[in-house]
Amino acid sequence: MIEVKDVKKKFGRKHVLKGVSFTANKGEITCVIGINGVGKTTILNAVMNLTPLNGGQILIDGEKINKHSYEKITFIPDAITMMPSMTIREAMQFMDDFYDSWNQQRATELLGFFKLKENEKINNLSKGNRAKINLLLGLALDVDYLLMDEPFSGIDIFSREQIADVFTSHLVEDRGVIITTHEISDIEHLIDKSVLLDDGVVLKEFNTEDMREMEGKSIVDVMREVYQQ
Ligand SMILES: Nc1ncnc2c1ncn2[C@@H]1O[C@H](COP(=O)(O)OP(=O)(O)OP(=O)(O)O)[C@@H](O)[C@H]1O
Repeated sequence: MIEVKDVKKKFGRKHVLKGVSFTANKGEITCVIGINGVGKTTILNAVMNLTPLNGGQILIDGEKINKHSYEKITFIPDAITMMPSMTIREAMQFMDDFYDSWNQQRATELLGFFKLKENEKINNLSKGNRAKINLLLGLALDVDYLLMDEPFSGIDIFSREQIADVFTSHLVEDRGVIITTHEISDIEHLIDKSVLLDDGVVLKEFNTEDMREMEGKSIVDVMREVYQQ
């Protein structure tokens, strides 16, 4: 489990995170939801220990993040900034050389699933196909937790559906996934847990299915209630 506990982060005088707490479990997709600039990427950076905190702590399976944590967790940033000048094959080779946890079989499976060719240069791919490569490079690592920043942003409906299919397939299985979004409607069915963020705090954290079953509300219904107060 990833535990985000009372995390505070300032940039200069700006308090971006004012005490954010939530948990993300293995085997679930947790979605951090909020408008542009609310601090979603900052939270993912904090989980990865890529930005110093001004308070609070983050635990991964009960331990403070340390150099061994990177064997358990991967961050897939938004729009491909990784390895643009490489071909897909070179990028996969790079990952294989760099990470012990690289799973070539899964990478090949994903490549086939997305109908992409190894000799294509990442720079020349469309935005949607770059997003798929991002996903491939992350999912082919045998890690327990995967963080993805806006994996569906700017992606056409067909690519979205393909990416969504991967999330619900054996390729994700029992991993813990945290994704961020400011636009939930098309991906609502994928989300196990929602974390609604506003003005530096979590306004509400809930299990999506429980909410649907017990209160008859979708994530969008809850967002309307919470954000319009
Ligand atoms: N390195 C930095 N230096 C100064 N301010 C920063 C830095 N990184 C982020 N910020 C500010 O922190 C706030 C939160 O940024 P963040 O990127 O986490 O938001 P976000 O919710 O991911 O936004 P978006 O949906 O647009 O991706 C923004 O106001 C941003 O300008």
